[in-house]
Amino acid sequence: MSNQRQILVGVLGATGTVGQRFIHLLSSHPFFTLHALGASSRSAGKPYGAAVKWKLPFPIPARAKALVVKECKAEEFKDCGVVFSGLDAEVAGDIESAFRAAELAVFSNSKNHRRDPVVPLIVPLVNPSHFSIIPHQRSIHSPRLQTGFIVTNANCSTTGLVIPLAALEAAFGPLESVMVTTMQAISGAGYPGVPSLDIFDNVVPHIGGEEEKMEWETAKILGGISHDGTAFEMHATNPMRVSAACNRVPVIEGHTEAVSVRFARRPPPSPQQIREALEAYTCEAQTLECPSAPKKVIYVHDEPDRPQPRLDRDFQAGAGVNVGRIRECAVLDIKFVVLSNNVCIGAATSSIINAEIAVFKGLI
Ligand SMILES: NC(=O)C1=CN([C@@H]2O[C@H](COP(=O)(O)OP(=O)(O)OC[C@H]3O[C@@H](n4cnc5c(N)ncnc54)[C@H](OP(=O)(O)O)[C@@H]3O)[C@@H](O)[C@H]2O)C=CC1
Ligand SMILES: N[C@@H](CC(=O)OP(=O)(O)O)C(=O)O
Repeated sequence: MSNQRQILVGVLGATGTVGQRFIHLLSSHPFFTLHALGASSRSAGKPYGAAVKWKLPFPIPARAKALVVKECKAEEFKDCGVVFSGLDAEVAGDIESAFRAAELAVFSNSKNHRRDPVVPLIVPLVNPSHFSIIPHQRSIHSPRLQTGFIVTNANCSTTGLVIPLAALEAAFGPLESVMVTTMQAISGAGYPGVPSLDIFDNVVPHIGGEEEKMEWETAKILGGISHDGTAFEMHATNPMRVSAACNRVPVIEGHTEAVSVRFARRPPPSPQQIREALEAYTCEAQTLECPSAPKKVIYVHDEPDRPQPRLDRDFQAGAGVNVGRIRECAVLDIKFVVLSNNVCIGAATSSIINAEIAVFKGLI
């Protein structure tokens, strides 16, 4: 890795919640060098330090502070080998398409392209094999130089869910049913997000579109890709049924999910076997020695009252997931709790690991 060439990177939506996390993480990256920042016309033309309402408990990195924020136009980012996007979904779709058409490699956090049949939806600790669709995507959308593409990462709640599900399927075969109830942090709604008078002393049992995203995205991520690398195959155990119930809770960062699963295989694995499989799970991002991959993908807690967002969301800089309370379920087979950092592995960290994988696979 020490021989890895430096790659200039841009961040779209650099002033937002996810954008700020990108700036922080990229400021100390071993081979991605912050080069260009983009946001709305409200911010464009100002030095980043003046445009951003910085909300992280670290200083604004010096390199970013002085960069002048640009409009999100591809020509402003033409020197970037990688462009990360934390754009508002209202505008992300068209801007990201324009960047790809300009032959740029885009790693997006937004929902807009996740269902596109030639765009991979990659949770880097789960399905980097889906990168093999990129030559096909390039043949359609980047025919001139074959350098442009879009890779998306998942909805933050989907990300926390699919990591343990992938570990369980790898060890015990297909899952038949998944029931998940989320307790999602306020930061998931961006800044300024949910009004304080709506969320203090309260739980809001609705997050628009979130349940549908969790149910659909899980099947794409845990599915496969055709042998010729031109189509995704949705997960199809009968098919696997996923039911999500999503709630906003007064936590600043870290999505907690109560998960119950039923396996196709009978008899199902025991809680102890589940614990061992989750602990043992490793992934390709680790084998490739991606610098932002967690040392441990899934940390299993044995204390009866963990994981908790305030205590566990920053473990491994928020790059892995925490699981606890593994036990039998009287309705399905097994139930457990998962906690993932929605802004890190749920967003910016996933994009960065995806880009590291793309570099190591020779796609950039
Ligand atoms: N927050 C989270 O935990 C997660 C968020 N996501 C997704 O990531 C994306 C960003 O989310 P988040 O950071 O929370 O959102 P924020 O609302 O905090 O930030 C949005 C960003 O988009 C920019 N923007 C808004 N309008 C325009 C425009 N017309 N042209 C160019 N830039 C514009 C804003 O710039 P300006 O400051 O100039 O207005 C800002 O930089 C969203 O698609 C979201 O769904 C995904 C997973 C988790
Ligand atoms: N909707 C998520 C965050 C998010 O932005 O999701 P998506 O990228 O799928 O729109 C939350 O509120 O916690």
